[in-house]
Amino acid sequence: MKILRLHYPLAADTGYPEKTVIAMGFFDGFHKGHQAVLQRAKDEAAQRGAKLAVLTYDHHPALVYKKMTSHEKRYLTLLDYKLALFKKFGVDVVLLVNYSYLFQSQTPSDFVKKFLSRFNPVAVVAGFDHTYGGASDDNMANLPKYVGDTFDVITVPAQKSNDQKISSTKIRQELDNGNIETVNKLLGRPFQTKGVIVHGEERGRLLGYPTANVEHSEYQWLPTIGVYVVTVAFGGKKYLGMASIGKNVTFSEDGPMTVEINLIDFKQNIYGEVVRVNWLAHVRGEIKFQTADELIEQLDRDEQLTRNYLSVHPDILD
Ligand SMILES: Cc1cc2nc3c(=O)[nH]c(=O)nc-3n(C[C@H](O)[C@H](O)[C@H](O)COP(=O)(O)O)c2cc1C
Ligand SMILES: Nc1ncnc2c1ncn2[C@@H]1O[C@H](COP(=O)(O)OP(=O)(O)O)[C@@H](O)[C@H]1O
Repeated sequence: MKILRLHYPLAADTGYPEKTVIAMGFFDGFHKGHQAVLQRAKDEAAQRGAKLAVLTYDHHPALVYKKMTSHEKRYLTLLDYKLALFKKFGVDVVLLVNYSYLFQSQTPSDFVKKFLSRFNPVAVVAGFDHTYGGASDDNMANLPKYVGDTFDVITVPAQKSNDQKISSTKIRQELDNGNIETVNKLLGRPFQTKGVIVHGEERGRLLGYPTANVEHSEYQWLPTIGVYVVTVAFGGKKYLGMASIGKNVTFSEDGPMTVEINLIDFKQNIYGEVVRVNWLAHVRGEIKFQTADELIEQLDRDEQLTRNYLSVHPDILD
């Protein structure tokens, strides 16, 4: 998969020589709605003997038009994971635009003539509500006016789940509500994050439940505080685990939020490993226990539940 990093206005020699079908969108989450857009583009590309291209952006377009909070600035899928998902899907070329005020401000006519046309589209494909800039007429319904008969404009209707549009916003809300099973249904795969194992307070081993503390990017959207069944992948292997996102309220009044994972039937030093966590099921909220022993009893029950989850879903370690 080729990645073209683009800055607007495009340099004179920027372009792509082969015929393309271009799927357009920010695609944060790469959920089932996004996948429907890419699937349509993939089918069109195959029929027309064209390359499958994706036009996407390096950061949230909203950065350009508002002051975003640090909560809003996070992503469901960080860029390197999103690119890996595109590659797995069979994308040939990614048009990765540095989303800037100048890009956002281009007229629809310039978007067609000075941008899209450089990449040889035979068709562009996007969701029904896609907009690429800030103008009021920069939507899919208006695009054919500016395209004429140079290429086709294909709009994919809303993909729904329980009569509701599948959207990145909906998935963020479900993560904030602890509904990881719903999230995974809307994604069509487990919600995945990546981090490095760092040192914690070295308390876990005293409880009989050592925990690998996963440090994530500050830009990663995480599930809400609570306990989850997870799998953790590193070094070409996958392990079963129980994860706690929280402030360790049993031991501290106002500690930092950490992601800690006890790996089941595992005993190795894994500080410094870069791991991928698949978030599979919500077990419970975080509890402030009166004693460490009560926490340990709860951890015993969490472990049992986690083992049961694996016996019902043996394919999670594939
Ligand atoms: C599955 C799991 C569930 C947990 N649940 C709670 C909890 O309900 N309340 C709490 O205060 N800490 C909870 N913890 C966090 C422990 O307090 C924490 O792992 C321990 O303090 C070790 O921290 P350390 O890695 O910094 O040594 C949980 C940890 C795990 C792995
Ligand atoms: N079953 C296990 N699950 C997670 N980490 C384990 C396990 N067994 C050993 N470890 C190791 O022990 C460390 C966690 O021990 P812990 O006492 O919780 O210390 P820390 O507070 O530094 O995380 C992990 O980072 C890992 O290197």
